[in-house]
Amino acid sequence: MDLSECLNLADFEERAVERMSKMAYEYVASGAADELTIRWNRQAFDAIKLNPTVLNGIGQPDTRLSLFGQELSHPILIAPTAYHKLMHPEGELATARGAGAAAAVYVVSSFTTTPLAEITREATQPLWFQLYVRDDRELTKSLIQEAEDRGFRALCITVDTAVPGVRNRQEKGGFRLPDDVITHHMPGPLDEKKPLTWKDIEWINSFARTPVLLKGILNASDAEKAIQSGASGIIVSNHGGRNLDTVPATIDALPRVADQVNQRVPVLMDGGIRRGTDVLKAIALGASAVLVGKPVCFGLACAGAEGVTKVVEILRTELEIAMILTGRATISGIDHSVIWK
Ligand SMILES: Cc1cc2nc3c(=O)[nH]c(=O)nc-3n(C[C@H](O)[C@H](O)[C@H](O)COP(=O)(O)O)c2cc1C
Ligand SMILES: CCCCC(=O)C(=O)O
Repeated sequence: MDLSECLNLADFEERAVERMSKMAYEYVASGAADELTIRWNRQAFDAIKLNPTVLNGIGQPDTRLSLFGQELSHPILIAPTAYHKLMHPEGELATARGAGAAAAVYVVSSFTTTPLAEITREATQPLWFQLYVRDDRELTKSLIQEAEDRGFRALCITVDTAVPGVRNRQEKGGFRLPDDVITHHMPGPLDEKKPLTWKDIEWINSFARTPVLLKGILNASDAEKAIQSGASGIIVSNHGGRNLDTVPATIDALPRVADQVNQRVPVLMDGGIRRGTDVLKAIALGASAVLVGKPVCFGLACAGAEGVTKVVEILRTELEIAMILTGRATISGIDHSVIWK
């Protein structure tokens, strides 16, 4: 399709609806239960106002940052999302190519429908791996080791999905994986009998060779436990509103977590990032970087790798404009004072 029609992230969703099967669209777009949290993720960003700075002399802002010793060109990461072959026939290979062209870290889902070996061959930017811990802990351990051996540079353990949420809309959409869409590294859907606990996090930390982040933390007390159990980083996330409905917007939870963590480890966030100003707000409120989920899926559905690239590039350009207009030359210069109080 003609990508010049897509000027912002909402344009991608509008066009993706027409290109995806109803089943796939409903899977991506839906949230848990009454979808209150998914709505709040957006409303909370919209309610935050920015404080501009005029005549500040900033021409081209510098979006680079260093995270876990990795040099990134910008703070916009691709969130782990499952089943990319539902969205585009080239699946995760297109996502990896698109991420490469946009200089973005791509966090590959455990539910990838392309083997890790093929994704690493296609990637030109760092890859991170998202882990679902399965009842079979030995399989889990060998999956972590495979990802490390293949050069994945960080491990994001998803901790907010002890059970998948009440996904009424997904079910009504008739969610079902076609027979030729295979999750090579996961033995079937999640239905774990042996719940993940803090002990498992300590166990993984005892042998992991890359930084371990916990994805799906929303409050200060869990953030403290994460640090105590050896996590190298925290991702404030409510799973894009897909798991427990009526938990708060992530941008509302972020400052409390950041306060508790007090710079001991990097805090990242995802949920509702749709504009460069959202990226700026998240960084101002304590995030080192952000991840983007649904818009990347829609970009992929619209135009494969090029769609993924354009989604990230739009956000990056919007972030640069927001930095200029708020007078921030660097990412580390984005502090609380960009928020209108
Ligand atoms: C279609 C879809 C699939 C997802 N699959 C996973 C997954 O496999 N593992 C995971 O940790 N999170 C998964 N997530 C959650 C995302 O990583 C992320 O937390 C969320 O999408 C961020 O919110 P946003 O979509 O508003 O950007 C998924 C989200 C979507 C929309
Ligand atoms: C329930 C796990 C499937 C992938 C996922 O995390 C999601 O659809 O949100």
